[in-house]
Amino acid sequence: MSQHRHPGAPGRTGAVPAPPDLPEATVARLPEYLRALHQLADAGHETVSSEGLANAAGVNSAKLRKDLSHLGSYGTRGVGYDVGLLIDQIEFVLGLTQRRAVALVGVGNLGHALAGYDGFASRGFRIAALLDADPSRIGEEINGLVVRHVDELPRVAAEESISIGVIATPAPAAQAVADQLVAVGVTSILNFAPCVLSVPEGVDVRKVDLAIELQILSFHEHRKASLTALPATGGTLTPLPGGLAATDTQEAIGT
Ligand SMILES: NC(=O)c1ccc[n+]([C@@H]2O[C@H](COP(=O)([O-])OP(=O)(O)OC[C@H]3O[C@@H](n4cnc5c(N)ncnc54)[C@H](O)[C@@H]3O)[C@@H](O)[C@H]2O)c1
Repeated sequence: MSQHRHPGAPGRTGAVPAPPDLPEATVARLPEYLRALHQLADAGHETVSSEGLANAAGVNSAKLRKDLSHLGSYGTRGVGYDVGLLIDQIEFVLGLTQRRAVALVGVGNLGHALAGYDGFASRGFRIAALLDADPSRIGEEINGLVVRHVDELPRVAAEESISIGVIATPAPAAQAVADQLVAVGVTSILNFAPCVLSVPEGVDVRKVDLAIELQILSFHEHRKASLTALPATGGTLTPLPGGLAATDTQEAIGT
């Protein structure tokens, strides 16, 4: 079956229809496909097989075909997917056909690194405002943008049509900052502070916490170490905190 543009995908003219509703796991993989497709396009590839794209994106090819079928994209037997067309389709579904303006609140160590990162621009985002509460940071210029006081958020949001807020403040300040972002109409927030935010319905929050990723890797390291130490036959008792015990052939956590 031929690959075709999703019925909702934008043509060059006419009204822009709504993108399809997709499983959250598919949405999370689409940016990986897009990154891989851009690399293929940069390398001069016009088509790619599902196996080739799956390898480049680091996923299983059956999953990739299923994900892309949600977009109405099936590839052409013996040819594969049209790289340029698939880029258009995924960018449409992810809402990347317009460059979104981002306000970054909290311009400390992490905020500086984020503000100086060029990768956002190449992936469809424009850091449009840098805001902080510390008077000593106001007026500093980073990557051509001047840090403004967070009290200016209402004016900045209106001037720049901010659609996404990034919070890089200490955790105790994060809820108040989220409330300020919501009050000026921001409905998508990326939170780097290690805390849970409470937001009204209709506001999407995504949290990034590298410490959690490290803790998950730590769990796997712990498991690998205990499996390497496994005796040839039978299982030894491994003491768990709280006086529990598990054989090391069992799950140490979650059984
Ligand atoms: N998600 C991750 O993987 C990750 C990694 C590193 C740091 N962090 C978190 O990111 C946050 C920032 O870390 P950092 O090292 O940059 O801290 P930092 O202290 O260097 O910077 C925080 C900045 O927030 C500003 N700020 C404080 N209250 C504010 C408010 N109400 N409005 C606006 N600005 C305000 C401060 O003036 C400061 O400039 C912390 O919550 C930290 O735990 C997360």
